[in-house]
Amino acid sequence: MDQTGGGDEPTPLLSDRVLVNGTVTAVNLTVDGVIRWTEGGGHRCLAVDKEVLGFSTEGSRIKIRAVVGSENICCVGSRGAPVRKTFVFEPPSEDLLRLWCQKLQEFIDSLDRPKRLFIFVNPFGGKKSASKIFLDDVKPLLEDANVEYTLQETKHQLHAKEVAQTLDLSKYDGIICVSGDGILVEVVNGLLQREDWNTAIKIPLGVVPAGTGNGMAKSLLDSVGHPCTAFYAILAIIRGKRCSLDVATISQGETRFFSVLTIAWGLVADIDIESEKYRWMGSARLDIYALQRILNLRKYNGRISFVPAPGFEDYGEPRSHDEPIKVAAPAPGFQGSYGGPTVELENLNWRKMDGPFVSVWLHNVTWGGENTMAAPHAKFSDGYLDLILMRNCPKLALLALMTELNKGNHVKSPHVLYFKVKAFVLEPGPRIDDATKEGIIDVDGEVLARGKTTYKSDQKALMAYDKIQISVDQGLATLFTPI
Ligand SMILES: Nc1ncnc2c1ncn2[C@@H]1O[C@H](COP(=O)(O)OP(=O)(O)OP(=O)(O)O)[C@@H](O)[C@H]1O
Repeated sequence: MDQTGGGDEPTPLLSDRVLVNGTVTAVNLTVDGVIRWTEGGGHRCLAVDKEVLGFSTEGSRIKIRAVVGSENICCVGSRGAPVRKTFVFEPPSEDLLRLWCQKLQEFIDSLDRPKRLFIFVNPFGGKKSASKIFLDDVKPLLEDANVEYTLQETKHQLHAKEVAQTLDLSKYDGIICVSGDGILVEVVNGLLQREDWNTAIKIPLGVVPAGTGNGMAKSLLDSVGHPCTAFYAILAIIRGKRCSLDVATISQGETRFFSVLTIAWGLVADIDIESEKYRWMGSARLDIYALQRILNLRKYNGRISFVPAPGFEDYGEPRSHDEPIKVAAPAPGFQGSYGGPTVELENLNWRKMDGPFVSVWLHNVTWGGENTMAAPHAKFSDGYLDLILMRNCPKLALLALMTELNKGNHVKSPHVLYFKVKAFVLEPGPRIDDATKEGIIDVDGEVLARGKTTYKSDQKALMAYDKIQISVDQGLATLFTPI
């Protein structure tokens, strides 16, 4: 074995003459985890952290399973859609085979990648394709990476929440949702309603887009310029990088709900929830119903109060000290589990705005769905929610704004206020044209509260159409991220 390094090249851990795809050539594994060799007259390399998923031995050969750019098969950073590829190396002796395996394994282990995952698949989410996505895109890569997993198909609404509440987390390095955002939100709520919520919520969570609303997967993948596909999502999970995620606690009396994406009241909530009656139209339902809602624009009375982030203190007007903000103690069911961030809300710099409002929209991450860049400046763990607020807007301008949603340009409109808040109180009122008609509060794509005469107002919701308080816990949860 040759151990010489040259010039500025990183120090080799191993350097041998190895049979690669049928030709004997010099192969190096350097301390930075790059395998380099020459093949067909060209220099080739494989970065273990970015490209190698796993390896196995077969007789005297090592099969390295990787994902590499399609145009320039084995160069780090090569362009083109990535493809799975196996590289076959045959060291000249059994001892060297063992040594190569040992060094490769040591490098992969140093990356702290997940080895055992718990995976939810929602067979009824989105276009009902999650099971196929799992089999076609997720399973092969997990096998390439030697990741063990336990699969759980969700059988009913809130099933994922129930499982997350009781799962033995010591057996897993992460929980993955092959679904839309709904299952992820259930998992977060389940974890935070455990007695050991403090450690449970730190388990890394991953999302593989397979629903109608894939806002979290899109936000993560778009942050590095990757398309929102199951392939890129599971690749990021296997590579095992983590980031923190803010969690918002929504409180009403003793009731709590934990949100990681979005809270909407007014136009956006009405479009999101009421358009369900046009589900048969497919994804066009949102655009068609949005048009209908804009042409018959509703405005709601109400009040919002908020604690602005630094730099946004001029928005709204001061809230007087004789209207203090108080948070009730969590319900007995929450005793021992998470009840929300421990901040003294009373002592913060509260400001307020009175309605009427067209739309009140809070966002934790950039994308609300694959085509909706709701909050272009949102950060996963800045400790704030982005508020996108519209009090009034001519209908034509609003129609034009809707076409800007996929680029995030709506926040530049003079009709939109866009700023960050640390805490928020919503006091929703009735429509200005008819005080007997109220609205919907939509949290992460589900109805949190329904007012009188709204769509499906006979169905029960978690909270009443009344005052709700929202506060943000910075970086409480953890996500697998491609960054
Ligand atoms: N077996 C099931 N039958 C019916 N509903 C289910 C089942 N499993 C999960 N659900 C519910 O499906 C909802 C949607 O889940 P998911 O996150 O996959 O997709 P989504 O994009 O949020 O929503 P959708 O695609 O339904 O519009 C969740 O609220 C979940 O409780």
